[in-house]
Amino acid sequence: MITVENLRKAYGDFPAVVGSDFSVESGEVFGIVGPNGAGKTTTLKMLAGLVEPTDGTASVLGFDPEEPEMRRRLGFLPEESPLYEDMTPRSYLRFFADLYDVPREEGTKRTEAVLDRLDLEYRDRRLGDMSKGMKRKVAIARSLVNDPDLLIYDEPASGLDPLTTNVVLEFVRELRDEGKTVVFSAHNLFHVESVCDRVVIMNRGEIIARGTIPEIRAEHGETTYRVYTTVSLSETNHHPATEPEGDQHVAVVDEMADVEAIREAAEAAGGSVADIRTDEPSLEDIFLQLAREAPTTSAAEGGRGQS
Ligand SMILES: Nc1ncnc2c1ncn2[C@@H]1O[C@H](COP(=O)(O)OP(=O)(O)OP(=O)(O)O)[C@@H](O)[C@H]1O
Repeated sequence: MITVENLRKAYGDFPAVVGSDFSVESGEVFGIVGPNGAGKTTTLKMLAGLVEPTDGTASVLGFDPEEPEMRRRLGFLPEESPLYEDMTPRSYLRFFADLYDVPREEGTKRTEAVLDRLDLEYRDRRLGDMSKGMKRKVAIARSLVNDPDLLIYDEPASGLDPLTTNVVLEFVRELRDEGKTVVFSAHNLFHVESVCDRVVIMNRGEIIARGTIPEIRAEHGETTYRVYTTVSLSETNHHPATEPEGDQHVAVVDEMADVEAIREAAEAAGGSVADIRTDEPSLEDIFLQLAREAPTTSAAEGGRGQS
């Protein structure tokens, strides 16, 4: 569906995206995640044919992103989507359906169905008088008027209240379930973790991790064990000291061998292990760790990009 090879974008001397490689399969939800300035929007705009790469190639739906036919088959949701304030959701969506030559009846059926699914009331209210969440839903509906196979959404749920965020993320899942491919960016890792089949994590223009969430966890995240004992233990060469917690004691370790050492020590002290809990790192934990470890020789310092 999408293949990207060595994709680069420099704004003047500033390398915003530094040699990205990835592919997106048909029917998956693919997330591009990273902090502000990581290069997510620039990447998505290159895929949508709105920004010309400085180097490298992208193939989208089998086309070069510059080709008009690709755009006809794509639904793009920009990060900021100013709507015509004096229009209503219905008139606005009809206007876009007309632009795509969608027959009137089909266009109306399609947009009403999407607005139903997004729970959008007040379809004849002036857009200028609507909340941010309602406007976002209208913008999402607009991305679907041409019934595209591929949707590229830039921060679809950013800045929305939790309820609207859930509606939007649930909607993305439904799009995937009906066979569409969705690529979306987020800086809120929870959005990605709950919806995406695969992700790339970007930082300072570079991809610093990739894969399914479990793969990224297995490769970059360290599982830790919280071992609860009935007796207090002091530190040895084999395990750390326990800390009091409620009426028990707890030690946090990252190897099963340490868990075993604590069990033996607890039993030797006349106690036992009461519970062992596994702490899986969240994507957020992993991301912060990777960002700390990432070399700072690239986009941030203008190291490898080309104008
Ligand atoms: N038109 C432009 N001219 C110059 N620099 C730009 C331009 N667009 C983006 N940049 C810079 O390129 C870098 C990447 O920006 P981009 O918008 O792609 O990041 P992002 O990950 O989408 O961040 P955000 O979440 O803040 O939108 C940033 O440092 C940004 O300031």
